[in-house]
Amino acid sequence: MESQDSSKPVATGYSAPVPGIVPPRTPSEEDPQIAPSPSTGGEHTRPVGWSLEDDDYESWEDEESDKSIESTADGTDQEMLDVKDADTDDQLRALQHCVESNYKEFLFACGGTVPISSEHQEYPGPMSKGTASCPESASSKSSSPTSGAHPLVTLRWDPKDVSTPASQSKLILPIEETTAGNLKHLLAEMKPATFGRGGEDVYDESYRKASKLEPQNFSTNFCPYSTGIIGAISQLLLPNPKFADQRIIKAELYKLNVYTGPSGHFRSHVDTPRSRSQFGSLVVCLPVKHEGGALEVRHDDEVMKFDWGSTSEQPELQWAAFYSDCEHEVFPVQSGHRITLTYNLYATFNSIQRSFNPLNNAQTPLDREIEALVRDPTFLPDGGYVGFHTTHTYPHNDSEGCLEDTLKGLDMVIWRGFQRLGCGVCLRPVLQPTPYIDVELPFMLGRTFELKTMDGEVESIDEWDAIVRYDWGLEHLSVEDITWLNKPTLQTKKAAFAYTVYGNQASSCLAYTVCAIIVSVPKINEGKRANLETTFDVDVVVEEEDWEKRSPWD
Ligand SMILES: O=C(O)CCC(=O)C(=O)O
Ligand SMILES: [Fe+2]
Repeated sequence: MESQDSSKPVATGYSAPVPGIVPPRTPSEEDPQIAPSPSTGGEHTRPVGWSLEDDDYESWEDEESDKSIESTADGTDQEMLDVKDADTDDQLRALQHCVESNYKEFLFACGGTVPISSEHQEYPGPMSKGTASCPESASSKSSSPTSGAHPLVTLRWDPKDVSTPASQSKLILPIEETTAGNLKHLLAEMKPATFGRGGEDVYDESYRKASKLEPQNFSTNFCPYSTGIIGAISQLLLPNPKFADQRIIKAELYKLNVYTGPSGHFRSHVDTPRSRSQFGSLVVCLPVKHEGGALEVRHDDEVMKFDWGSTSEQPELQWAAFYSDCEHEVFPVQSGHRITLTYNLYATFNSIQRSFNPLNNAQTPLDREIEALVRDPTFLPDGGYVGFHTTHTYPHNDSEGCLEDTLKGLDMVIWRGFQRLGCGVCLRPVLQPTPYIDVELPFMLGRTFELKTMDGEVESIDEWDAIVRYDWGLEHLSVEDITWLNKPTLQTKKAAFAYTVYGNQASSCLAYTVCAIIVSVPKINEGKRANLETTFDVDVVVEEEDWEKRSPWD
């Protein structure tokens, strides 16, 4: 199918707006291409490009609904991409190459250390005053600046036997003589750590051998905000584009875990999303001697390893954070106790104060390539669709799709790169054929993110056909109507209904799905891309309560 066939959908320019499309704002005087959002407090404006709503396709819906799986089931998706490559111009090829060369440029995990001082003292944090609130450790009382080291770490827990003296339900780390004997009390209070397998919480030591305490049963003076860890993660894993609402991280304490030698471990899994806004996980290793137990995090064919077993002279807290859809595992602990605090990381917004990112991160080579392509009048002169297969999967539930505010790494750069130029952007699920069907099928684009087949395995083509056509709903656009910037690299274990096969918790209502970013490129009008000035719409004000809906804790 040719993308410029008149019966196919094309993105219309602003001169011929389609229903539901928000008109552009006038360009700012400072920068005619990139208009900043207003800085009025109390209200949030959303950056909007054009949205790809059903209305966009009404005229050809009938034709599409006749489309059967068989009509595209010839395994030519690969070929189609190659043919497109041959047809497209240099500018497109340059962007495709740039996208490819950027795959490895983006972090999917990061980590570091925080030194521990040998004294009990107040911790002023990495800056002279705490920059983020944290009830226990970021005290506002004045304290003399230290070298930036964390004070001795205290850990207290609820004993089952309420008559246990408080002095026996406490550890001071690195382990001090006064509390050393309490380690065995802690271990006695721990419960077996389960994990999610096929929708159920199970305890199976061959997959995970560890113990846990729930956050309501312990407390600590360690705070990931005041140590600067959350700030570092924010810069590395959740960077903000200029002029967008600034994403910030909410870290939620999840568990205290102990992996004990000689065999404590956790095999390969992804972290079960607790909310659509969860993007990452943080593990903090407390200063307790152990050997082995390295954490390995993988994304595509890249691997990052965090080995906290080797003992350093200087006591320290060691941490790692990663996108929680990345597979990871804890290798066996050989000896000692590997004691960790784990946190779920959510993307949320700074509701108290609007802040602007001073970084102009639209200056990367990739941004420039995107801009060159969109400005090229020979590229999709009548408008059309550009697609990008995301490099990560995203959580959704059975009624709401993935949140673009949680886009990771390269995915966010592509989204923002087109959106800031006035193109419409949307996230669509990519329906990958189930591995249980013996026939090779191409992938397809879905419209919604339903979880109808969470508990089943799709074994026949008829079943698959019924699910994607009637339950899920195929996107009106076919993959062949789209000029793709990359080929899909992500595979899910269970068709497109990528629920967590091995997770750290069972979940029946949230799943990760492979997505595609679909970009609607406006047509060329009088030599210029129509509506190119559109960047942020100032008329659409999203009320505070709409943001609340997105928060991870409702
Ligand atoms: O302890 C670690 O390094 C990772 C633990 C983990 O993957 C989990 O709790 O889900
Ligand atoms: Fe995990």
